[in-house]
Amino acid sequence: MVKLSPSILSADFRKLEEQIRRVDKAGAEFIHIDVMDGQFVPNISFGCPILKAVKGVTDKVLDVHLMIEEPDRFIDDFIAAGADLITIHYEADKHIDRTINYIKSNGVKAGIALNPGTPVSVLKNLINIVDMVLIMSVNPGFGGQKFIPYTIDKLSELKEMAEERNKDLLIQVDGGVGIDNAAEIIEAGANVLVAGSAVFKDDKIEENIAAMKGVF
Ligand SMILES: O=C(CO)[C@H](O)[C@H](O)COP(=O)(O)O
Ligand SMILES: [Fe+2]
Repeated sequence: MVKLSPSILSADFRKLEEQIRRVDKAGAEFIHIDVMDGQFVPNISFGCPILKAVKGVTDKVLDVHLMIEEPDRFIDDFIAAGADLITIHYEADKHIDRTINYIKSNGVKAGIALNPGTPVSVLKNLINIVDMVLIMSVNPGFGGQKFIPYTIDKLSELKEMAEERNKDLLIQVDGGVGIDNAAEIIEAGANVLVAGSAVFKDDKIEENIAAMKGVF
């Protein structure tokens, strides 16, 4: 079954609680939390205090996408704040095996994210130790960017690798996802779709989620 993970990066922060409740009620399975440090990506978003606040209003899976350098420094903090699934970037951690195992040893699900330019082949020895792989379909740092078409091939390649080595793998895609390309993305292999602007657009959260789920 395909899951939807609305990214609160595109939410209206003046009414974050209301918008989280609406996303929850409209049937999103995960809530995607984009953490940016101004180092790994050229933007700063938010951190643990927002995660804690979101945890207080929903029981949905809190899907934390860490776009930060040396994420191992902050794993304890994000676990304490309520993360259910923590995804770190392959490009940001010299000791990714250690950090992934550390996350899992705390009973939290772990994922690896790949920037568009990082090949799927780097996962050869990691795919069977993670719960999720996130294929970035834009260069990370900002919401509202255009989907990069060649990342479709990366999804197919990852799906093939997962069929051999990790049948339960969650395959997440993030960046520029909307009703126009969701079908093709799912067909290629994704089973968790992140969507920011497509969900929060025009404050029509219910209609936008229904339209997206209509494609699944
Ligand atoms: O990780 C991200 C950006 O780095 C966001 O999750 C992503 O861009 C979602 O926004 P949109 O659906 O508007 O592209
Ligand atoms: Fe993200």
